[in-house]
Amino acid sequence: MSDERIIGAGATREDDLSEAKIRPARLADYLGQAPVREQMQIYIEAAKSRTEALDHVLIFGPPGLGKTTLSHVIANELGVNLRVTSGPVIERAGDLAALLTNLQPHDVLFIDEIHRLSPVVEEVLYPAMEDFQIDIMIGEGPAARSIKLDLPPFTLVGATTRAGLLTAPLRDRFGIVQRLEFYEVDELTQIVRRAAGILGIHCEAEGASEIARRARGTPRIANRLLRRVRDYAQVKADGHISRDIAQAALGMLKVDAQGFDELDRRMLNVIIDFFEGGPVGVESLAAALSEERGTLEDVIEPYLIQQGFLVRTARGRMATARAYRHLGLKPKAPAADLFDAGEPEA
Ligand SMILES: Nc1ncnc2c1ncn2[C@@H]1O[C@H](COP(=O)(O)OP(=O)(O)OP(=O)(O)O)[C@@H](O)[C@H]1O
Ligand SMILES: [Mg+2]
Repeated sequence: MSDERIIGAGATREDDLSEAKIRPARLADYLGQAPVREQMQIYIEAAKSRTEALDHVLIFGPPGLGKTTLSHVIANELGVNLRVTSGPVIERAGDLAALLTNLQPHDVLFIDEIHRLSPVVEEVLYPAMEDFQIDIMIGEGPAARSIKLDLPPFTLVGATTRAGLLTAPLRDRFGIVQRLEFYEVDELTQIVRRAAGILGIHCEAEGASEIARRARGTPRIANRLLRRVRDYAQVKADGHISRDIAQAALGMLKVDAQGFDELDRRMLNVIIDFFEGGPVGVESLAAALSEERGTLEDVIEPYLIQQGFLVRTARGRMATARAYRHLGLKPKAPAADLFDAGEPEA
């Protein structure tokens, strides 16, 4: 399924192992995302000069765009410890209390997949974020009483793939909200060249941009394609990544010039063949593709939409004229190109 895709945006075990080396640690190495970088630089500098904890930060964006990386960068730039956890891991209120009471002043607590916190745990988080206090229960039964504990001032960094999944009270408690966007090809080219440098891979500028073009705007995918192209270059050539080598390797991986793989092409084909170009509801589409609705919404569709191959209308998904052309088909008469603003992002 989607995790096995060479261009899947989710992290594989191999990604995790090799990313430890290439994951940027400082803002200066966090390439692209210019508005995010500029703002964070100011907020971090201001917090440091006031010797205060940085305001809580919510980072959202599709998988592999650099949410976890940014949380590391923030802690490094602040010069504080980073504690890492994730929504589903914190099962009980006590787990969160233990994490919070062990923080040093100004530390960063990173909660990944923060939309998956249980409601009880979320309740504990509100006063912690707002007043640096938690209420904990001591004892049981009629003798139970709650006591207030002061916490050191800290920064909560929360990450989620979709901001719409967060409850409003939680979202409102973040003073800084950053949305990560898909990267431009020249930004990804820089990212590939930087990673190649760290990994000791000889990669020409044109080879790097060929990889970047097919990486779906996503650094994690760019780095993964780089590793596969390196394998190819090592076996089929002298290890040197030129444009020709990159193209040949990516062709072998069945990643096309748009960065689409079989699954993307299948999705577009299904919309066009089975549903006459749409509109088709997401459930019917998921069923026809034997994929889960969530996979479709979070993994496959965002990039197709961002690239203008698919539109989301009130009545469902539609293939655009661009999608027809990409598959070598003749676009359907006008309706297919009608751009509908679509539903606001969930
Ligand atoms: N701005 C960037 N500059 C350079 N490399 C980056 C940048 N952002 C991400 N990367 C690279 O991409 C990899 C994946 O990023 P990261 O793990 O931060 O994504 P994520 O948004 O947390 O994904 P997920 O939603 O799956 O948790 C990192 O290990 C890093 O090597
Ligand atoms: Mg992450």
